[in-house]
Amino acid sequence: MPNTALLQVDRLNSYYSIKQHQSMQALYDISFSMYSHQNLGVIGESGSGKSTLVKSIAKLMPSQSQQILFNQQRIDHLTEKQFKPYRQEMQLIFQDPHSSLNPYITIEQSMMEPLEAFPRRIPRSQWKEHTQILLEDVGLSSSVLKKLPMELSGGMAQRVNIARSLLLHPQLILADEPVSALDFIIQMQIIDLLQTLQQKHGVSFLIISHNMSIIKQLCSQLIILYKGRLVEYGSTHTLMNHPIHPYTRSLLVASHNPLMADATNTTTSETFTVHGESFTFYPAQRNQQSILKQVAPNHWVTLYQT
Ligand SMILES: Nc1ncnc2c1ncn2[C@@H]1O[C@H](COP(=O)(O)OP(=O)(O)OP(=O)(O)O)[C@@H](O)[C@H]1O
Repeated sequence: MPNTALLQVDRLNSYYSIKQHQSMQALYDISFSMYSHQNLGVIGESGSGKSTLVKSIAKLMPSQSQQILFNQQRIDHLTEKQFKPYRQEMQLIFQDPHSSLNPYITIEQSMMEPLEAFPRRIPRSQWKEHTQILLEDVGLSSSVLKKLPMELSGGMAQRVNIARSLLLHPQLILADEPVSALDFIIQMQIIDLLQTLQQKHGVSFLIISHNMSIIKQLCSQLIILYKGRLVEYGSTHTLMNHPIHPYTRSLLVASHNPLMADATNTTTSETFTVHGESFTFYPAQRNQQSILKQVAPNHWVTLYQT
């Protein structure tokens, strides 16, 4: 594994204001690193904090952390203005392909928006050619440029979003359920496309998904979130084949057998052993004190001391 992280998140805590003077904590002490040319998957049930994680990293919501480093530069304490240069390096793709595109402007106008926001990133004389090459890369002809988003299928609109996310040569793309709104066949095509684009453009993806097989295909590293906590993190292969945390194990059971989807809704505590030491997982408690412990070279697990 390379030594310097593309993204390093240390003890990230995120909150939503729910009423005046009242907030709800959505993420607790999340720590992880991801490296260039590597994809990181984030998996967890609904409400576990996956989207909050992406929004917090991209500074779309306020959060607190010990530090967040992007290419070894601290980005957590930056103002919106100071953070602007990093927005070109860190692009977002969302679940609903059409909601990311302004319905009233053509695809060409949508594609120009990022270039106009960062006009010095790509020489203006190359904008047209650059856009056309990227559309080709995602399997679209330049005839889509004159269309409105409503004239495109979900798969085509998501291809436009992917091309758009690559316009500024970002290093990191944060993709929040990028294929879950699409039909199965289109999902497979988009996943293949992401793989090809990663190789061609050298970009890294942080991908949120409910789907283990998508993560398995695309991501070498994996984070498992549960109720706002990172419960297990490390190599996808290790987590899928030798999970330690009871929640990871129940998630894997549920992913292999849809009839066992309730397996992740456990409310009883469970004791498990790491290197001969006994720990208990309390599924019902959000505020349980815990530590993230490294159990192998590329494997961390959140432990609750019994
Ligand atoms: N705008 C908001 N205001 C208040 N609470 C919120 C808001 N958005 C999310 N939450 C809460 O924060 C927690 C984490 O939500 P988040 O959307 O990050 O989960 P998720 O894992 O992405 O879920 P899903 O898979 O359903 O998208 C949940 O308890 C959710 O109810």
